[in-house]
Amino acid sequence: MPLPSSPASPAAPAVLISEVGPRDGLQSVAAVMPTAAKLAWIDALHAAGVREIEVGSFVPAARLPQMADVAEVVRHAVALPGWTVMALVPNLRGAEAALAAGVHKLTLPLSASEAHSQANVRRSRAQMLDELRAIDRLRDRVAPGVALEVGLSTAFGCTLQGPVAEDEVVRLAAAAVEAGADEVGLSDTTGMADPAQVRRRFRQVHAAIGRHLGAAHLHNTRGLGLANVLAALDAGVRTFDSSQGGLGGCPYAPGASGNVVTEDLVFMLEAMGLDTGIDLERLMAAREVLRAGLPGEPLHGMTPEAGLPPGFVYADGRRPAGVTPAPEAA
Ligand SMILES: CC(=O)SCCNC(=O)CCNC(=O)[C@H](O)C(C)(C)COP(=O)(O)OP(=O)(O)OC[C@H]1O[C@@H](n2cnc3c(N)ncnc32)[C@H](O)[C@@H]1OP(=O)(O)O
Ligand SMILES: CC(=O)CC(=O)O
Repeated sequence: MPLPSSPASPAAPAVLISEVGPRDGLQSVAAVMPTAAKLAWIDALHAAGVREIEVGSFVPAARLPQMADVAEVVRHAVALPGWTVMALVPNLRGAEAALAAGVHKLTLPLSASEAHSQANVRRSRAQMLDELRAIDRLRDRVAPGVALEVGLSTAFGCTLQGPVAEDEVVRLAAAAVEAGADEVGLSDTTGMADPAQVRRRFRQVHAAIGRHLGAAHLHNTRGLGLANVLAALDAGVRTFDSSQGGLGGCPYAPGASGNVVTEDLVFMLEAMGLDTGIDLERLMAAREVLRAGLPGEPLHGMTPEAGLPPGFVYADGRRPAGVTPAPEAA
């Protein structure tokens, strides 16, 4: 799909930002955010116009105590209208609990690298495909309206295994669709991707699975997060995972660090004329709610530091309430 030629283009395609902070962000910080603080943050993200959110993961609390309250968090989030609430599940047991809590969408991590699969879920990739088939059968039986996503972790390289072959990524994406995934996204778990690789890999996977192509989940470990977003946009991707304050990182992938910063991503896309539906000033307010819930935790992002530039206009033509129009527009 071509990008719009001007920021004001009325034909600007919608880009879906999938906020993963409450899951990917909170799994990566040592502190356990109190449930009330999580709910306040989620409410603030909803008020900012976020349309898809990953609110947690159904994993053993002994592994990730940050996620021990996930069922309560899901129940709260699904009561808010107009957005898709998703949760990560590593197995059938997690899927059963997530569906019982009322999620709209499940996401299963399937590692492209065998070494990361063993480190992350203590299962082989083949076993995870079996798990996916079992989750798909469960979903069909008890909640056929629930979407099932697979995120292909380490799709651009792995700090445990090293390079990950493109053919292997394409093979696993196709196998995941065959096993029941509605969408397959590609994840740069340890921030090893470059834009040329991102463009090529998404195009290859798109050629193999067509409409099942899902999100780009890009970590900013080497500062290439936004450049990689542009490359993925170029390859036709229209859903991007990102995390408020850039929090994130897999605890079972050495060297993993934060995601693309939602605030910077929304600013970039809106400035390019790509409607995200997100209000940046309310997103900044949500950032303060996050900061209050995680005192002392550094939050990343350039746009929150610099503020919106004079004359900034959203893709849909709105002006931010607190921004002075540029001289020529005044
Ligand atoms: C790239 C990323 O960022 S992905 C997200 C980050 N990574 C993760 O969240 C890691 C997820 N991994 C895991 O949770 C684990 O590796 C598992 C559950 C998938 C597998 O671990 P194993 O130890 O092999 O699990 P196993 O099936 O043997 O069960 C161990 C215990 O956990 C319990 N358990 C298993 N799955 C779950 C679950 N989804 N939720 C709660 N408890 C569970 C079992 O009942 C068992 O409990 P018991 O000891 O009281 O009998
Ligand atoms: C599940 C994820 O968090 C995706 C990844 O970074 O591999």
